[in-house]
Amino acid sequence: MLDIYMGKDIKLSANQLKELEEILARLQKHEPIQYVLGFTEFYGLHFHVTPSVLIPRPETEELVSLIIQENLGCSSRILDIGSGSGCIAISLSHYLPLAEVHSWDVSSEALQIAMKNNARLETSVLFQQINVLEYQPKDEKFDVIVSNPPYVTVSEKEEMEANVLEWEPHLALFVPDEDPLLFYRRIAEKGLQMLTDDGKLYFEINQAFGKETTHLLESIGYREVNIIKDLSGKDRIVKAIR
Ligand SMILES: C[S@@+](CC[C@H](N)C(=O)[O-])C[C@H]1O[C@@H](n2cnc3c(N)ncnc32)[C@H](O)[C@@H]1O
Repeated sequence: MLDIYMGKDIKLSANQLKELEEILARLQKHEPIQYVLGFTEFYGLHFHVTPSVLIPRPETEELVSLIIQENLGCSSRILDIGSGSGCIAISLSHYLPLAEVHSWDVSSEALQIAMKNNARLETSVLFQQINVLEYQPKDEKFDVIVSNPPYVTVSEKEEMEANVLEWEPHLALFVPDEDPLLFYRRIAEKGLQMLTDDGKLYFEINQAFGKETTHLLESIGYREVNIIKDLSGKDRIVKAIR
């Protein structure tokens, strides 16, 4: 570091120079630094990420933090819907070692990354390829269901930066304008069958739909429905009890 401050030349080999040029070319095309590095940090853990998975966001760390605080020491069965990199499920498995954590995603590419992270971080999440929109609940019950589903409406595309729009998987991001609560409704309806009595439902939400999501859950029959704001003061989490 001192050499840089003192203006001394750093000699790079031909290979290092080539590597540096390739990295710069990727960054110039707005590729997120996390994909270039192949890693990101989430809740104190290192996650491998590629353009097949959403880059985990700090708001999602707040969701994970809440679930950990409220379920410490419990041997709960937890289901995470929409695995992505596995950040939610793997963090819960790591910090709630007594819990049995399941996680579903429709994308086989995302699941490959999530399973790699599960092996690297030595957690024991049970991943499955399931399309939650088509899933018919069976007999199995969960104490906690958590989901950070796709929640950006197509019309919000215009406000998005190129690094997100051109690089992150659209399957992870977008819902139709005409049905922005699609995933919340389907998961909540199935949750009535899949959650134990007093089971907890946690959703990360689009800040624009806090009230609508609350009304939806109350109308389906959930109780103690609460909105929790994120650190920027935006409606970000909805929690409900079956
Ligand atoms: C917003 S990302 C969340 C990823 C990760 N949990 C996180 O917080 O970073 C939503 C995830 O839901 C998955 N997904 C989209 N449609 C789905 C469906 N019908 N059934 C199951 N998963 C789906 C996407 O592939 C994506 O990985």
